[in-house]
Amino acid sequence: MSIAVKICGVNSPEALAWAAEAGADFVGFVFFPPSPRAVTPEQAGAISASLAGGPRRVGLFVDPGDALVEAALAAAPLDVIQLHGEETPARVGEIRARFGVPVMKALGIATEADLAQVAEYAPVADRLLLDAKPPPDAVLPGGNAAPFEWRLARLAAIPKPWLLAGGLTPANVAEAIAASGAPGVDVSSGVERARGVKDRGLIRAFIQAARGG
Ligand SMILES: O=C(O)c1ccccc1NCC(=O)[C@H](O)[C@H](O)COP(=O)(O)O
Repeated sequence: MSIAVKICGVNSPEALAWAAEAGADFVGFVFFPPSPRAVTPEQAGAISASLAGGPRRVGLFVDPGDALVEAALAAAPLDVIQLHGEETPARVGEIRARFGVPVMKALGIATEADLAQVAEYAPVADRLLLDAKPPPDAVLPGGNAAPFEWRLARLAAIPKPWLLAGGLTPANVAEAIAASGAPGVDVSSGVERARGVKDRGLIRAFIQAARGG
């Protein structure tokens, strides 16, 4: 089975083209203004329209109000809504029902106890993303280039499609997949040449390494 790959924080037509040519399954648009990768709904719409087809478009939101999700969906076709904040299971279910778009819920993992979230969110989400829990003083709830202990993922029975994230790079992604058993991976910082700036060679190297070279 081919490993699914999501390139997150795509903020230019070039980055979208590089992800597509390298064979990414998903690209993420970050609708969170404090992020160095943030895009507006209009920018995401223009980037998305620069390439017909290609990777599925994921809109990443952090505790969004309905108006932001509505504006993003009006400007850019989104195949998946990623929720990366402190949304409750009820709110995840509400967003899924209201917008009729599959939802991926990000779960912050630092210890085995954090895996309890899998059972809470699996019934209301279409996909899960196991990401490193951000440090308490972090400005961003994700995209921090920080890994968690990958083997922890094997301790949870995850009944939905899921991606592993957090500090992945071309150099460590194969080991991360082997340790965690992940069927897919998500990366942002590890394919950037500077914070918020994607790199064509790193995207290609990451996807090759994830899929066994
Ligand atoms: O990437 C961001 O700037 C971001 C901001 C706010 C919430 C989530 C964010 N990224 C989430 C992702 O999907 C990242 O790919 C994931 O956290 C891994 O990031 P990294 O460790 O930088 O590869």
